[in-house]
Formats: sequence, structure tokens, C-alpha cells
Amino acid sequence: MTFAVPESRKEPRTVLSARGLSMSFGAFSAVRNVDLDVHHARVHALIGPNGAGKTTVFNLLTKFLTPTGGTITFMGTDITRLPPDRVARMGLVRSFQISAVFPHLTVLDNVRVALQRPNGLATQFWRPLSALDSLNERADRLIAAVGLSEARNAMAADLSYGRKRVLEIATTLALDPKVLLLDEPMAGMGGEDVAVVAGIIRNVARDRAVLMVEHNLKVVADICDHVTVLQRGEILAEGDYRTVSEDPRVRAAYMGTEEA
Ligand SMILES: Nc1ncnc2c1ncn2[C@@H]1O[C@H](COP(=O)(O)OP(=O)(O)OP(=O)(O)O)[C@@H](O)[C@H]1O
Repeated sequence: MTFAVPESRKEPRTVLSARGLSMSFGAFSAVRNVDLDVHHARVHALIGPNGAGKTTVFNLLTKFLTPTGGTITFMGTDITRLPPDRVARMGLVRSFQISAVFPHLTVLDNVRVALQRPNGLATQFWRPLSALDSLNERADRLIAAVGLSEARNAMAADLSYGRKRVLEIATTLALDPKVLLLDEPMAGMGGEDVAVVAGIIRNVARDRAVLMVEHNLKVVADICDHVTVLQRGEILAEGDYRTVSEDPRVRAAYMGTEEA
């Protein structure tokens, strides 16, 4: 007789990898020889002092930039030369890519509009919203998953900044991404919202991978399973938060910066 191995005890499954990733802007080498593995059901943080190359790596992985060297593989397919919309349809999604929040629609309608996109109905905006009623159940499940049920019928414009970001995440999740990439999801948020969004990200990562660029090291410590530290375009250290935060090279890199 065989038994299923619980997800938590399985070897982590790699969904997104970069090998020798490099990016030069003219003569300036912004990213050099970066190897990265992002795993299913894990939250992976990309950190480093200002100018370390985090945004460039993020833009390379989401295909907003084409690398000048190296390869990127997603779910076993080489995506190095594929355009961003193509990889988004494959399930590699960055949050703002699909997640324009319409301020004058309710939370429910924003999520319903997002849910119809994968069905190829995105251009049919003239359809009455009542035509989307069949999506209510899925929309309500997504809204509940991000803790917005109470605000279901509120206008997006009336939500707090933090809740708007949460709605943005919900509309992104409508695509059911396999990897969700978040660029500084906590930027501009107050402490209470940070805690809420951190909990949602952790929850979201139960059945998908999350890669986030994040400056808030407390959040990184609290919710990230794996941390890659960049400095001057290269990987300086990686491992769990404790390992990297105790690394003297990482401490030295952060000395004198706002994150220290
Ligand atoms: N389009 C570009 N042309 C030239 N140089 C660039 C370009 N984009 C980024 N750089 C340079 O590449 C380096 C890495 O920038 P990047 O924005 O990736 O760093 P970062 O770690 O995201 O920084 P921050 O935390 O300040 O956002 C910087 O020196 C930056 O000036």
C-alpha cells in the first residue's frame, strides 16, 4: 500500500528558474550571472540595498526586459525570449499587469470583470454587468480569500489604500497564477494594512509560488521561506531569513542604508 506524502514533506517543486541571468544597459552591467529557483508553495523574497538590481531582476523574470545573458525557465519551458503577455497566460503573473482596479466599480464587479478575462471576454465591456452573474460564486470565494467580504458592495474608490492593494491582489488571483510576482507589495502602507497583506500573501502561497521584492525586512522575516540578497547586480547570499540576516556580508551591505 502507498500513502500520499504531505505537500510540506515533499521536495520543493521548482516552478521558475533563472540561470546566469545578466542585464547590461550599454556598458553598465546591472545584473550579473544570477541563478535563482522559485518553488511552489513558498514565498521567496528578493532583497538588497538601493540600486542592487532587484527591480531589474524582477523585470527580467516577468519579461518586461529581455536579458542580455542567461536563461529563464518556467514550468519546464524556456521563456527567455517570450513576451510578458504570453508568460502571463502561462501563469507567471506580476500584480499590476492584470490588476487595474476600476475605482467606480464595486469590489464584486472588479473581481467579476477580472474573472471573465481568462475566458477571452475581456473586450466585451459593453456587456451588462448582470451578464457576469454566473461568476458570482467564484468572485465571492476570491473576495473571501482576501478578507474583503464585508466590503463586497463598496466602491473600490472608497476603500483604504491597503484594501485597494488587497483588491488588486484578488483581481490578479482571478487568473489563477502559478507564480505571483509582487513588486514591493507593502509600499506606502501603514502597520495594520501591512499585517493584513502579509497574511494574505502567506495564504495565497499555499497553492502557488510567490516572489516578492520587499524593503520591509520585518515582513521578509515573518512570511518569506527563502531570501535572495542582491548587491551590485550579483547574489550576495541566500537562504532562510535567519541565515542571511546573520551573514556578516549582508550586514555590511546594509550598513548605512535606510534598512539597517
Ligand atoms: N534602464 C536603465 N538604464 C540604465 N541603468 C539602469 C536602468 N535600469 C536600472 N539601471 C541601473 O541598474 C542598477 C540597478 O537598478 P535597480 O532599479 O534594478 O535596483 P534596485 O535594487 O531595484 O534599487 P531600488 O531598491 O533603489 O529600487 C542601478 O544602478 C540603476 O541605476
